[in-house]
Amino acid sequence: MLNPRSPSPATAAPGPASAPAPLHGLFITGTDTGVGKSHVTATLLRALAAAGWQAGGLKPLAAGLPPLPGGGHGINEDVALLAAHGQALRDPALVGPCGWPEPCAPHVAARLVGERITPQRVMAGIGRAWQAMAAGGSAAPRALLVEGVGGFVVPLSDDDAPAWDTADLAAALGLPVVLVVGLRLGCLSHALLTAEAITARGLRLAGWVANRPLAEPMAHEAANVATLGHWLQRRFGAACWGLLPHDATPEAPVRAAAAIDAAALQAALRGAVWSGDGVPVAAPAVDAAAAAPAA
Ligand SMILES: Nc1ncnc2c1ncn2[C@@H]1O[C@H](COP(=O)(O)OP(=O)(O)OP(=O)(O)O)[C@@H](O)[C@H]1O
Ligand SMILES: C[C@H](N)[C@H](N)CCCCCC(=O)O
Ligand SMILES: [Mg+2]
Repeated sequence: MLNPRSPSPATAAPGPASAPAPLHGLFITGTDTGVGKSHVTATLLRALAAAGWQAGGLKPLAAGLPPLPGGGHGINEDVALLAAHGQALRDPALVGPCGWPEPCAPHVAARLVGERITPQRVMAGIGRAWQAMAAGGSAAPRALLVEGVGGFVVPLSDDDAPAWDTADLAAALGLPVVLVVGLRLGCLSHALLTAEAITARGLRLAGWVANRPLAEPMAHEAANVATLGHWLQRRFGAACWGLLPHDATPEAPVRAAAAIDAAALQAALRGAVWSGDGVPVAAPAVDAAAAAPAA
């Protein structure tokens, strides 16, 4: 059983100067892997910093660790990106608590090194990041942006010990969801299917961001974005928070932050207070009891 931590419906305005501000959160998903969830999350972190928030990024599950020349593995690139752009959470061990070397489906990557992905282990990692963010004494509003892995429903096991997926993880956190739409042919159906799945898990689609991961814009981009805007608003009440240009430079998230509707982003966060109920206090970094027997 995961630790449910539903956001309370509190108003969540920044508190008085003497009181630590509450922690707010959003879950970032995408229409697929490689559509720009990390790029957009980094951009949202920059947009929040520009608006006076203390913001950090979290990648609870990371598949793909670069091999180091001398042996061992380095930091996952999503984790490095979120740590670089999230001013309030810089330690890669907190930003990316669970990682596996192979860049593939996470439960496969875990199994390749004799591990299982258990809810206890993942929630413990999230709990450590939550505590690090919540412990800050600043009265500035604080936000933790949680990046999913792949699309919205990625299996985290392939048996019943336990049977769970990334949508279960999002549901357990109970945070409003932001959908990153990678602008390429096929994104209309992928976006609407994802929005349906988010709603089916009892979560709210807070907003969506159109992103151009490809150097060449998709054909009829404006018509596609307008169509998505219409359907996502009409069926899910979700507005587009911006269209991010293709920009492969390291400063892209800083530059692109201006393209984000900061008012909509902040409004979504203010309604998403992430209470500490159920956050594990001193959980192990590795759930050894759940490690799969070596094959
Ligand atoms: N707007 C953009 N301009 C230029 N490059 C981009 C843009 N968005 C994404 N990319 C690039 O596309 C690739 C995939 O983006 P990103 O890693 O953010 O995807 P993702 O959805 O987070 O993938 P994953 O499922 O692996 O987490 C990366 O190399 C990234 O730098
Ligand atoms: C390795 C890659 N970049 C992602 N981190 C993992 C994507 C998993 C996708 C699983 C799937 O839906 O097939
Ligand atoms: Mg990513």
